[in-house]
Amino acid sequence: MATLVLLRHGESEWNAKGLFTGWVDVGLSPTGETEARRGGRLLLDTGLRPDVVHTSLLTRAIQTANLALEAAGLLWLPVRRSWRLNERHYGALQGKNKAQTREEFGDEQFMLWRRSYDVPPPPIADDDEYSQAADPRYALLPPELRPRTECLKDVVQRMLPYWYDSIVPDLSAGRTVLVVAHGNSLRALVKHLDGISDEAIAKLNIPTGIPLRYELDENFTPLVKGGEYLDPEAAEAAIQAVANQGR
Ligand SMILES: O=C(O)[C@@H](CO)OP(=O)(O)O
Repeated sequence: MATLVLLRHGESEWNAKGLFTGWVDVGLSPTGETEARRGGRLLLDTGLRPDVVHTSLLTRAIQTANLALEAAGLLWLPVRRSWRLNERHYGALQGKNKAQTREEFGDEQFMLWRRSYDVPPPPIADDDEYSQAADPRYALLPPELRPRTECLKDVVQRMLPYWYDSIVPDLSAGRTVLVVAHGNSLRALVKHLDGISDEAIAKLNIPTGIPLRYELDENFTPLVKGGEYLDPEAAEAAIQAVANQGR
């Protein structure tokens, strides 16, 4: 049996403003910092002690991991980072207001872009102010791997190699693993773990800053489908808030 803990970063500055974020590297809002510390305290109070941490390359996930680990007295833990855990690249929607986008394009198109499994938003232009074409953290990535937009299916495809090559070996070695990532990269991982269909995943939302614990069997299948949030009541309210964004 292995223990996996998933943590979505705390509220970001752009979550607070209602903007599509994707790969744009915004920091945590003051609320997000508080959420991250609460996430760390929940780990401590539950007696859950990760042995290793994996984060994306984005500041909001890195800050969340640092604040949570500090609150749990675990800043010394080894941490590995990968672009494969990044948020879904939101293409030309990056930097756009969610409510305005919904008004301009209608509910159906808005939900297709936001939650359909295989419809990506239009690609972002390299000279767009919110493009990552010149971002040095991706400079060594082969050009064909650097997205200009992604749907959730694309995220599953680029996230799974990291799951199999980096996270599963840690779990196999008996380590409790903490993954600090993003709404849509974690939806991709949960879809894989729980075997959620392409249709049903549209309804799944992940709240910010609340650890989600999975106990996995020897095939890395969850013993409890959906895992268990360390604060289920807070998670329920926050999940609704994510679902209602743009309304
Ligand atoms: O803007 C984003 O990058 C994501 C996560 O904050 O938003 P959504 O929940 O709409 O996919």
